[in-house]
Amino acid sequence: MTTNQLIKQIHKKQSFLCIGLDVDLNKIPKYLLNEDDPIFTFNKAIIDATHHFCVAYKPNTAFYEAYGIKGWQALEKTISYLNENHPDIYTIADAKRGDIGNTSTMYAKAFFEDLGFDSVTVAPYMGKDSVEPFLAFKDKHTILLGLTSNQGAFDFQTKCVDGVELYKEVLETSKFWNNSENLMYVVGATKAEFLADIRRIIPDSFLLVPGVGAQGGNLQDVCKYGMNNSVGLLINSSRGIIYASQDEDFAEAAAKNAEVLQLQMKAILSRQSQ
Ligand SMILES: O=c1ccn([C@@H]2O[C@H](COP(=O)(O)O)[C@@H](O)[C@H]2O)c(=O)[nH]1
Repeated sequence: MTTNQLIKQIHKKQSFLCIGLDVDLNKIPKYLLNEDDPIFTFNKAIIDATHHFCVAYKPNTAFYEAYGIKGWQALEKTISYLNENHPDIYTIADAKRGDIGNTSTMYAKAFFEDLGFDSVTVAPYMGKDSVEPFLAFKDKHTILLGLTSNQGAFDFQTKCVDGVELYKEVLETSKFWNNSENLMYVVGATKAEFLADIRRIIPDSFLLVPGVGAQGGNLQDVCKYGMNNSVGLLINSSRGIIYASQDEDFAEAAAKNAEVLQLQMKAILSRQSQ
């Protein structure tokens, strides 16, 4: 999906919500464990109940890799289900990859060509030649870790190197890489106070913002400082939506929590357009 198509969907659905499909078999309703493929059954029910309220889904691949071949098959079935039934939904493989060039090309092929995701998250610290192989794919996005939502972001990302915070150096430098129009950036919702500075460096880029919900990030603060003229935000919530209930009503409960966020987004969008 192109950036313009994503922006169109945001306005059509009045939502910039991304739902994280981080499936933990210890947290899904127990009766689903009797199914052939409990992960896919859970995801399908969540997608069927919530797709009206969001524009994107983000499976974090760790939650699939942890279950070996069965987990990977469930990931494949989930992305195929989305691509076949909801081609208007944007998909993110949260895999945080990146390696020497030829290896990055293989990662990019795996997520863009074999699985058919619209985007993949990539760590920037191996530099330009580790990221450009992802950027070479037309109409696919590479979502570079900018300033992450966790406490450990302060260990390195905010440290100064030659007088510039490392995360700012990542944002600034990556703008000049080949095909940088295919870049988006991860910025944690828990780091809303950094967003004004971030927007000065990358005013037009889309930001994937995890950390609303379970991690305590605030939607209003993120929008106040992070929104641009094209909205420019995909706000992710995973546990706060998919584990709203661990009973038989899990999908309806997830839909309710997704709708709460979507209605807040709709109100923010209508204020923005006034
Ligand atoms: O800085 C980051 C980068 C990625 N994530 C991922 O987003 C989701 C957040 O899940 P919640 O349950 O809504 O907290 C998860 O997959 C993380 O690995 C992040 O949180 N922060």
